[in-house]
Amino acid sequence: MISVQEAKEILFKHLPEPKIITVKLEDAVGLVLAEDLAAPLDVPSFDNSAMDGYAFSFEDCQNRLPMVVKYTIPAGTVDLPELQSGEAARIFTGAPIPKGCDTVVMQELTSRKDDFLSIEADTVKKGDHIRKQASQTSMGDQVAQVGWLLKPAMIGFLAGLGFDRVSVFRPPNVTILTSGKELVSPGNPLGFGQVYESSSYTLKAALREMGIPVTSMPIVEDDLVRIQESIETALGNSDILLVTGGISVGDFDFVNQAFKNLGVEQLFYKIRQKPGKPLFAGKRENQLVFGLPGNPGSTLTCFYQYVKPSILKIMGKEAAGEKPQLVSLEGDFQKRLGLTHFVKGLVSNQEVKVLSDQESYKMNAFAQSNCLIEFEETKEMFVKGDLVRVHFLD
Ligand SMILES: Nc1nc2c(c(=O)[nH]1)N[C@H]1C(S)=C(S)[C@@H](COP(=O)(O)OP(=O)(O)OC[C@H]3O[C@@H](n4cnc5c(N)ncnc54)[C@H](O)[C@@H]3O)O[C@H]1N2
Ligand code: MOO
Repeated sequence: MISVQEAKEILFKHLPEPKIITVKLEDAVGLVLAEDLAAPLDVPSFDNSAMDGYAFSFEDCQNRLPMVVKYTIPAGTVDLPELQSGEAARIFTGAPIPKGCDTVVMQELTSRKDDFLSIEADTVKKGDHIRKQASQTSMGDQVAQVGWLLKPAMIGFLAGLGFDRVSVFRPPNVTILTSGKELVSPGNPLGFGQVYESSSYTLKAALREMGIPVTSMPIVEDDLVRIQESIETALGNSDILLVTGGISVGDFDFVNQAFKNLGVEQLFYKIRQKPGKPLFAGKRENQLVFGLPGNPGSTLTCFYQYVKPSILKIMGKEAAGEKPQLVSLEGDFQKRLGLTHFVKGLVSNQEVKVLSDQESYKMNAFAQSNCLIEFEETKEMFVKGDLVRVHFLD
């Protein structure tokens, strides 16, 4: 068996190559840019008014009051007049500044009688309320770089520069295959000896939260031929396959054998960790395959520790990967030497508490937790106040 650290090193060394696609800008939120972008134009692309008011020459306002309001210039005006000395133009926010004007006054600071405009000259400074061409961005400026996460403000910024498509790292397609004769989908009656299938719900939810396209296969019973057929079908159209259950050593655990028969190259099988000891990771060509241990708590722990960071890396979200934080432990905790323990915890008031009900068949503590605490392999006893590694789940 290998350590958590070794497993992660092996896995991250064998991740499929990221794929680059071009998407509509409106579909790019949450994705990572795969290209550097330079501004194709100045923004603003013309001098324009920041206020509803009047445009004029500052010098006239000092010497030639009242001025004559000769033109009206709404936003979107194309044919602009050229103002002569003593003339002003009614202008609105976003409208281009006509020739002969260098200043805008907001209408609240003016008085108007017929076409004559009066301004208190000392309320105005030269250049007021003019948004100059290129005052945000100049043509040719580098505005975004490979690796940047496209958040809503960045999407709007790029739209404002005229981009309608961008190149991004493609999110991998993930397929979930649940195995186990005892499993019944929620919504159906439960017979004796049966359990509701919950892990596909957990995994699908976690993947959807990440914006990953997910397909769920029908539950497959514990039969080598059936499992093999289902895995083969699932591999047909996925970049990452998650099989849950059937990966341990029981007489009805066929997933490992099925992987072998289908030519999946094993990266590792079994890790010195609890829960999730029988985790399997493998590759077939450019596809990544996980055999997630069936206990629902193990499945989700392995997802958070191994699958999610892999997906983030494939999507170019390197920086968003694994970053545990050190938090003070609220009480003592004892564990077995020789295994890393991932423990459901709750961080509040700068402390982390170990929740009860840690067994991997239970989901009640997981449902209440906001983090996994990683207690290292080489230590047995942790005491109140120790700084421990916390992986937040949000
Ligand atoms: N002799 C040994 N037995 C077991 C070992 C071991 O090392 N030696 N490891 C144990 C550990 S740890 C785990 S974890 C489990 C993993 O077993 P499998 O991956 O083969 O999973 P199953 O046997 O199919 O199921 C385990 C358990 O989880 C329930 N389950 C499975 N899938 C789902 C699902 N989609 N939704 C809800 N519940 C699910 C299933 O009913 C079983 O109760 O092996 C231990 N045994
Ligand atoms: O490791 Mo198993 O995942 O303990 O239940």
